[in-house]
Amino acid sequence: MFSAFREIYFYGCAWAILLSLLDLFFQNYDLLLICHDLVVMQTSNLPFPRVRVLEHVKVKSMKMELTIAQPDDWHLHLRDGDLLEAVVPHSAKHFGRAIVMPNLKPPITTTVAAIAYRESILKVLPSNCDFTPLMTLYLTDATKPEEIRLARESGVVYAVKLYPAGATTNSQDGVTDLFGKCMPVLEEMVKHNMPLLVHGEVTSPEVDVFDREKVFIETILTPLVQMLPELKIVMEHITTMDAVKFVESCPEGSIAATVTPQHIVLNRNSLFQGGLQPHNYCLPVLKRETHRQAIVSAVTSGSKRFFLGTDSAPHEKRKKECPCGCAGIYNAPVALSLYAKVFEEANALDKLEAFTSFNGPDFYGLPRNKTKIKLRKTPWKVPESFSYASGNIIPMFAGETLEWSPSFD
Ligand SMILES: NC(=O)N[C@@H](CC(=O)O)C(=O)O
Ligand SMILES: [Zn+2]
Ligand SMILES: [Zn+2]
Repeated sequence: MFSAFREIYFYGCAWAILLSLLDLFFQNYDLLLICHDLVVMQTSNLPFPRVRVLEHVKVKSMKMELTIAQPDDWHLHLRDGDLLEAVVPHSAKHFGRAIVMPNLKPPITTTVAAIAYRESILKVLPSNCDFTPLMTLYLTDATKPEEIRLARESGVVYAVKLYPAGATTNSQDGVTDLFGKCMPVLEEMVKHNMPLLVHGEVTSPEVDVFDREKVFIETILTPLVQMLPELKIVMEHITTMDAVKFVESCPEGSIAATVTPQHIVLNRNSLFQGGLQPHNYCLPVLKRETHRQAIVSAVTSGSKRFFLGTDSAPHEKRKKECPCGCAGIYNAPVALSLYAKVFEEANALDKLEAFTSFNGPDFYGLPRNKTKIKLRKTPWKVPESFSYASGNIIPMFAGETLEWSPSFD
C-alpha cells in the first residue's frame, strides 16, 4: 500500500516536471501543476496518474492556488445606516460589482431613491476600493412604465426586482397580482432591455413552504415567459431541481439563475442539526439533499445560465436569535471560500471562474472584470461575529475553519 502510494507520488512528480517544462517551452497555457495529494486522489481508480491541466491553476510549494478574474455578486443585501457601513467592506473586499437589492424600509421604488441609496453606499466604501454598486428598483402594484424609462436613463439602475407581497423580508410592499397589475411595466422593461429579478415563491398559505418555488414556476414564470418571451429574467437564489430544469429549458441569454453558497453547501437538515439553527434560516428555505445535488450539478456543468449571487442578507444577531427570527444568512465573508469548496468537491475547479466572474456580466451585457483575485488553499477561521454600532452580525459558518482563502496578492 505504502509503496504503491510512493510510486504514484513520484510518477505524479515526473509528470508535473514534464508539464512545467512544456509550459516553459511553449508558453501556451497558464500552467498548472496539481499538488501531490490531488494527483494521488485522482489516481486512485486509474492505472497511472492523471495530471489535469486547468487554466489558471498554479501550484507553488505544494499549495494549490487559483487565479481568477475578480468575481461579482449578482444578488446582495447591503441594508442602510450603520449596518450598511458594517457589511460593505466585506463584499467590497472580494467582489468588483454587486446587484444591490432594494428591499429597504421604505423600499427603493424610484430611480431618485436608487440614486440616493447608491450615494450612501459609495460614501461608506473603504478607501482605495473600486467596488461598484449596481442598483435595482423594487416593483410594486403602482410602479409606472415611465419609471422604467427614468431608471434606464439614469445609467445606475440595472434591474427591477419582483417580490411577491409577503414572500420574504421587507416584501410587504411587493406585488399582489403580477399579471393584473404589472404588465405595462414589464412591457416597458422589454423595450429597455431591463432584466426582471424574481424572488420565485408563491405566498398562498395552502402551498407547503418547501413547494413554493415549484408552484411559482408553474403558475407565474411559465406563463410569463410565454407572454413576454423577450423579457430577460433572473430567477434569484434557486433552491430546487425544478428551478434548474426550468432555467435549462429556456433559451440561453433570456433566463438565468443566481445560486447562493448556502443552497449548494447545506441541505434542510442544517436547519435542525443539534437544535434549531436560526443562522441557517433563509428564504427560499433550504431544501432536501436531492435538490442541493441538482443545483451543484447545474453550476459545475459549465452552463452559462447560472452565476454567483450570494444573497448575503445580514440581520442584527437579536433579530435572528429570537422567537420570530428573520430570514437571511450573512455569507459575504465566506461566500468565495464556499463556492471554491463546492467546485473542488465536484472536481470542477476549471469551471469556477465562469460561474463567479463571466456568466453574470455576460448575461447583463456588462464587461468582465479585468482585475484578478487569488484563491489559495490555506485554512482560515471564520470570525464568531462582527460587531458594529447597533450590535453584532453572525456570519455563516461562524467560528469554523474553511479551506479556501481569497486574496489579491
Ligand atoms: N434571503 C433571505 O432570507 N432574506 C433576504 C430577502 C430575500 O432575498 O428573499 C433579506 O433581505 O433578508
Ligand atoms: Zn429573495
Ligand atoms: Zn435576497
